[in-house]
Amino acid sequence: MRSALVIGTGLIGTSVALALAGRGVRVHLTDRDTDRVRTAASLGAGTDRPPEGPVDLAVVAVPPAHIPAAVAEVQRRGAARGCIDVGSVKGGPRREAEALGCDLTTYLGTHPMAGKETTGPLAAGADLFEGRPWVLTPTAGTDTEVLNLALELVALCRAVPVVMDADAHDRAVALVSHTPQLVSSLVAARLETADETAVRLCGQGIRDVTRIAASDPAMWIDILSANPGPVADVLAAVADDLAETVRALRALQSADDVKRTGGAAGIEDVLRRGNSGRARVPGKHGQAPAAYETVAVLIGDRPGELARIFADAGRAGVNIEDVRIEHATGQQAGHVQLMVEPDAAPVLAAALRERGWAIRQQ
Ligand SMILES: NC(=O)c1ccc[n+]([C@@H]2O[C@H](COP(=O)([O-])OP(=O)(O)OC[C@H]3O[C@@H](n4cnc5c(N)ncnc54)[C@H](O)[C@@H]3O)[C@@H](O)[C@H]2O)c1
Ligand SMILES: O=C(O)C(=O)C[C@]1(C(=O)O)C=C[C@@H](O)C=C1
Repeated sequence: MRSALVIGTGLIGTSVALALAGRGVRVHLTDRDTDRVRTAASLGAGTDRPPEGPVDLAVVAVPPAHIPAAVAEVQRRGAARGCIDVGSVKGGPRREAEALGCDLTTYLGTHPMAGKETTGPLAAGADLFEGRPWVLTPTAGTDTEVLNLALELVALCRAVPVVMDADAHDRAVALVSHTPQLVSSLVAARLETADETAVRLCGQGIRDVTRIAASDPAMWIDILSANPGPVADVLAAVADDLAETVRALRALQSADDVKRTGGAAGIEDVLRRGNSGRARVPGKHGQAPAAYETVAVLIGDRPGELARIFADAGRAGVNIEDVRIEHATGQQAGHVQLMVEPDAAPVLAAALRERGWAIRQQ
């Protein structure tokens, strides 16, 4: 691919553009908000000048409700040989594009399974998609050249292509993305009016569960409006489990031994099912989840601390597989949790202790 046109220079569009521009593709940028185009261009994502002729591939990276019209506009102007979108929902936008008279042979719906809770070009990064699944939804009628261009784009973004039917994709993301977003928001919403004394105790558990509750409501209203049925089906099943869990907890409050035993069994059931579900979540780069060991190190809240600890781990010859930071409430310090292969954990802990780091016993 020699040239591309990215329409919508927010988080996803700018990340795609950065990856393509970094690998030698000439990228043209456009957005209805010209400030965002200027920001993306200044980050090195491409040029704000329009292409002189048709580009190889147009990438529509606007909210789902605007995708069909944007695809129709690309085709009406003859702006590209092929056109893909990167929206989080695939069935509805495709049907709307068809209703608008779009040529479905040169348009292909796609979805990178990577993102962030923050939007806009400043949150973008060329490495956002590395090792992540990127869904493509071709049909028998999809032009082979356009499918190949889309596959090339996925490869340039170092993502992993996954071919799926559009409606099957929408049911899958209802389960693995859209319902988790709502459940995260529902848990975080309990904090809205909670007492400050409770909120001060927030630890890593609630931070993990509520990270995506910081997402942009406007974007998510758009996504959920395009996939309401499948999400409602999954959430209804969650609601059934919640009702059972509440019943089990009430039974645990009972003075009756038999009821308490039943309550404990109900809670154990949900926790064990959670363990099995969690064990199925793929690990880094889509591999099976790895059993890493954590080395927790106390760091000061000062510039350069993380760089120093990573450099010391590198000197010890240890590869850090994953990392998390746990901030200590009200203190200028926190714990950085370095996840490493089990064999490497004692080596890393010893090397870091030797260099003066305080290691927390797990
Ligand atoms: N945020 C994520 O985690 C994520 C992940 C994968 C896919 N997606 C999908 O990617 C798309 C973009 O999401 P984002 O997170 O980059 O959002 P964003 O808000 O960061 O960017 C969207 C951009 O589109 C522009 N825009 C809106 N309507 C337009 C139009 N009609 N013409 C031109 N520009 C227009 C906006 O000005 C904005 O700059 C959405 O379809 C979303 O469903 C998002
Ligand atoms: O990790 C995040 O913050 C995301 O929001 C990413 C996420 C997801 O649910 O996995 C969100 C929506 C997108 O359509 C794709 C990716």
